Amino acid sequence: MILTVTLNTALDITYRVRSLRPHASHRVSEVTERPGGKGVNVARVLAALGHEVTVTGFTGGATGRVVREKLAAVPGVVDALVPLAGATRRTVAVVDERTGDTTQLNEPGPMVTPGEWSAFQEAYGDLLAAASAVALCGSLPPGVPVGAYAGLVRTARSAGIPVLLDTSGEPLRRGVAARPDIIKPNADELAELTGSHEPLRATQDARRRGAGAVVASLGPDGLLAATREGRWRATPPTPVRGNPTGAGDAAVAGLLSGLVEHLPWPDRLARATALAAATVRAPVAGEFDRGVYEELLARVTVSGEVSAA
Ligand SMILES: O=P(O)(O)OC[C@H]1O[C@](O)(CO)[C@@H](O)[C@H]1O
Repeated sequence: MILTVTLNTALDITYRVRSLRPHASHRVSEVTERPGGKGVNVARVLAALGHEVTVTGFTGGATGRVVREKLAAVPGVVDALVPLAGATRRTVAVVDERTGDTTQLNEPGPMVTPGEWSAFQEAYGDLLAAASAVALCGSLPPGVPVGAYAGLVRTARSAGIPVLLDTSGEPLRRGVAARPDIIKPNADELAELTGSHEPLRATQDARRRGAGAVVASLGPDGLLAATREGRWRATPPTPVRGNPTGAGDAAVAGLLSGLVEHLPWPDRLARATALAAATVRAPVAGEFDRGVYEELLARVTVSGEVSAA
């Protein structure tokens, strides 16, 4: 199975409003609640692609119970979440129906005690024994050490399991130094990591810092990848409009599924780009329509070069 780790799970709430304006009171026309946090979204897409997937991380309190109930209703996803005394956070995405723009509000998450962190690390070690690949996704909740992902990357690597890291800031910087197989930063996260706002240079710099492969998500411009085997750019067929929430997570699912299926890099990148674009197109954040995905996949362009080395 593929293992996804979400230390800061969330109940993702999406509000639709006619027009979002600061200082104004709004009537919400529609509310959607889904189990979330980046690794949970990755797992949902992997399961939809037909992969066996297990989710771990922390959940607790009343919101945690809702997350687990909703997760139990997702076919193909096994719940191996570790209980927490604190309550799982909520994230709120407000969609402006007039412009289609989304405003995201992410709570920091509950405090994790040293005992809970040790319990998680033990569970993670056990789960790795049955994993073909692992994704470490999202922010760290308070109390979890900033070097947590670096430690989890090292544990996976010593178990011989390929590991993808998708986080930001200092946890990403330290995690990269532990040499994950793949990282998937967005343009801002990559610039923060490397100090360079030039994506081509920044992806190469991030590889020098320790990442085996760097796949940068560039929003509507698709993906830019620097790997041991070569460098590629994958572009969706037409500028895709819609709600980008969860698009990066869909791209991670595409990369991971391609990795365990031993697809060549251009095919992995095409799949990841089409999944991300299909997610943006879907009316509900983080979901995608299979037909739209397949139609986009046939029209994604991947250009690049294979390294001589
Ligand atoms: O852990 P964070 O970086 O705060 O990201 C979590 C959030 O991002 C999303 O996964 C979208 O990528 C939401 O589902 C929401 O839970």
